[in-house]
Amino acid sequence: MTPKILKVRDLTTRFFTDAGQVNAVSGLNFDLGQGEVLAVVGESGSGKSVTGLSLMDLIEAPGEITDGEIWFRSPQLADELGGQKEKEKEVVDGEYVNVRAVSPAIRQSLCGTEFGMIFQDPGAAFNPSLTVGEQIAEAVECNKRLDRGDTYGLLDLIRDILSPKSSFVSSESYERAIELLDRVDIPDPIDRVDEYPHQFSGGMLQRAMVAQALASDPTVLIADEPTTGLDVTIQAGIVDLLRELRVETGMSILIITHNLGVVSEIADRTAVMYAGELFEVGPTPQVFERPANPYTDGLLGSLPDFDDPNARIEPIPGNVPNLLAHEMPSGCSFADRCPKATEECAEINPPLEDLTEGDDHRVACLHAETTRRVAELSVESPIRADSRVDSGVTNE
Ligand SMILES: Nc1ncnc2c1ncn2[C@@H]1O[C@H](COP(=O)(O)OP(=O)(O)OP(=O)(O)O)[C@@H](O)[C@H]1O
Ligand code: NI
Repeated sequence: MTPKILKVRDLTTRFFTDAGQVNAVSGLNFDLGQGEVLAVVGESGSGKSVTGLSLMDLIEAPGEITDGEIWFRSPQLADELGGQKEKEKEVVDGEYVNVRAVSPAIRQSLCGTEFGMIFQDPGAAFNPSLTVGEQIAEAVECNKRLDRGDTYGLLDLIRDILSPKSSFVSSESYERAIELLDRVDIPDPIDRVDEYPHQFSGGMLQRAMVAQALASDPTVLIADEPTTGLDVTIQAGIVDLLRELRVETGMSILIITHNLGVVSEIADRTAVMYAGELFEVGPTPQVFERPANPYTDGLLGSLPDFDDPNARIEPIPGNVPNLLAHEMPSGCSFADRCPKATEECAEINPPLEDLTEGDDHRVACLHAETTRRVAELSVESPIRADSRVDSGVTNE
C-alpha cells in the first residue's frame, strides 16, 4: 500500500457568527496517500471548501479550527522537531509532523511550500491590476523566502507600498513564471506572461492558477472545483493537466468537485461529505458501484451522469440541514431525508467504520454492514450474520 502523505484526525472547524456557531466541519478523519487523487464530493454547503481551507491553514475569523490533528509526512522535519521531548507526542509521530501543533512560523512555511491550492474562482484569485506573470513570480518569490525561513516584515510592506512593481520579484522568479506558464500549456508564455488577468480566457486563467499553485512545487495540491464554470472540452484539458502533473511530480491531489465524470476519471478514492461530516470514503469504483451510505446512493442518482446524459436525475428530497450548532439534529444529520432511517438514526450519530476488512472503504451509517456490526451480529446469531455478510458484499 502507498504510504500516507496526510493523516487527518478529528478535524473540526467552526464559524462563530452573529447568528450562532456554524459547525462547518465536524470531526473529519481521512488519509491521503502519496501520489493519490482523493475526490471530495457532497451537496453545496457540506463543508468541502472549508475542509480544503482548513488544511491550507487559511481559515480566517470568525472561523477557527477548534480541534483535530493534521499529520503530514516529513521525515526530515520530524527528525528536526523530534528532540523537543515534552511536546514530542503531539507534534511528532514517527515520520509525521502534526501541522496543527508546530509553531506558527513552521506551519506557515509548511502550508506555504508543501501545500498548493487552486481556488474555485480564478477571476477572484488574481489581482486585476497586476500581470499574470508578476503574480506567479511573486508566488515563486514568496516560496523561496518561506523555504529560507524569511518572513514578510514591515520593511517589505513599506517597500511594496512605495513601489508596487518592486525588486521583490527577481529576474529568476520571472523566468520561472514563464516556465510554469509553459508547463501548464499556455501558448506563447513569453508574451503572455506580461498580460493582465482580463486578457486571459477562463480556461487559461484556471491554468495560470495551476501554475501559481505549482510555484512551490507542492507535495499536496488542493483543487477546489477546478473545472466549474468551464466548458466541457476545457474541463477535460484541466483534468488531463492535473493527471499529467500527478504522474510527473508524484504529488497528491485533493480535488473538490460536483462533477462525477471528473471524479470517475481522476480520483483513486472518493470521500462523501454531508453537513460537515464524512459519510463515506473508499476506492472510487467501490463507492460508485456499491455505495454503502444511503446519502451516497442519493447523491450519485442526483447528479448528471456524464457517460449517460439521458439517465434520469432524481434529486434527494429535502434540503441540507442548517449547520448552526443549536439547530443541528443530535443523531445522523441525514436522518430526516434518508429512505432507510429508523428511530435510532434520529438519536445516534454513527461513527465512520470499516465496511470491509482491509480495502479502506469506510462508512458512517447505522444500517451499513460494517465489519463491527457484522461481528456483533455473528455473536448474537451466527446464521443470520452469515447471510448478512453475503448481502454486505454485494450490497444490493
Ligand atoms: N466565512 C464564513 N462565515 C460563516 N460561515 C461560513 C463561512 N465560510 C463557510 N461557512 C459555512 O460553512 C459551511 C460549509 O461551507 P463550504 O463552503 O465548505 O461548503 P461547500 O461544501 O464547499 O459548498 P459548495 O459546494 O457550495 O462550494 C456552510 O454552511 C457555510 O455557510
Ligand atoms: Ni465549496
